[in-house]
Amino acid sequence: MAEALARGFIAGGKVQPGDITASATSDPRKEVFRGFGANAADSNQQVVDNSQIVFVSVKPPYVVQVLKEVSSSLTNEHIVVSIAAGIPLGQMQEAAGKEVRLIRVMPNTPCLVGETASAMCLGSNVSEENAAMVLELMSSVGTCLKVNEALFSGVTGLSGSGPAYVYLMIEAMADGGVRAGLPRDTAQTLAAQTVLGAAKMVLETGMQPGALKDQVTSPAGTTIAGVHALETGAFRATVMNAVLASASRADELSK
Ligand SMILES: NC(=O)C1=CN([C@@H]2O[C@H](COP(=O)(O)OP(=O)(O)OC[C@H]3O[C@@H](n4cnc5c(N)ncnc54)[C@H](OP(=O)(O)O)[C@@H]3O)[C@@H](O)[C@H]2O)C=CC1
Ligand SMILES: O=C(O)[C@@H]1CCC=N1
Repeated sequence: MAEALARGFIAGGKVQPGDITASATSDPRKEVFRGFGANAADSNQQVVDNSQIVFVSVKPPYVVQVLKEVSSSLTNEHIVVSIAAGIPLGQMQEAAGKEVRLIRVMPNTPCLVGETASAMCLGSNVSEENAAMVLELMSSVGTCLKVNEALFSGVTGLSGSGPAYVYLMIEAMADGGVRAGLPRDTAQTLAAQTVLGAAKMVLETGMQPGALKDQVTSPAGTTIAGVHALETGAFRATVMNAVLASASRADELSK
């Protein structure tokens, strides 16, 4: 995720590769960052020393440990942005052991192509200027909405994990196309472009998805036959359950 963000920020024109310093536990991972012109640090300490905005992008169980490790080097000039699922601002503040400017962001991997759906919430020490800076950065790689922290597990279940659900959908649609005789590459292109086009229709027309669905669905036509097959498999309930299962898992991670 850190790599996707860094590459996205560079492609979005907000930062130069050399502005970024990254750490990791393994040399191959550091090499990935060096590969696109970012700096690789020997320690997390060095990341903090080199940066104004520090993205904590480790797995949730390591967030507290990493914050404790760098706490003594964090100053009032730093903005610490955690992208970890499930770890609340309060837990991070406690780990830092002092007042730190903390922001939680839940991005998703399409930031790599400038199309992230992300959300952010602010810690109590964050100024409007700090928030604007991070919002500008996140907006350079897609959409970023400010939400209350209480909604963060829901955001994680929906847009944080959501690309995986959509990839399953694209894969399944393409498989259906292949089953119907289309070549794999044709099926995959048509499936992905259909998802992209439908998403743009929702965002750009502002219409309800149900109304847009009705536009495609002729009486006794082909689409309603497909929609009926999806509903026979409890499609919408299954997708809703996926969002809720991921949100519950995010809640569990905070304990
Ligand atoms: N993947 C996703 O789609 C999303 C992930 N997130 C959040 O992003 C965070 C990272 O997830 P993800 O990128 O998938 O996980 P990865 O395991 O791919 O990345 C975690 C990175 O942290 C590094 N790391 C581990 N321990 C330390 C440490 N002590 N100090 C410095 N670096 C360390 C690892 O280095 P090395 O590889 O060398 O071991 C690795 O590069 C998680 O908290 C997750 O909840 C949020 C939204 C979406
Ligand atoms: O699967 C995960 O835990 C991370 C958080 C959101 C997306 N990926």
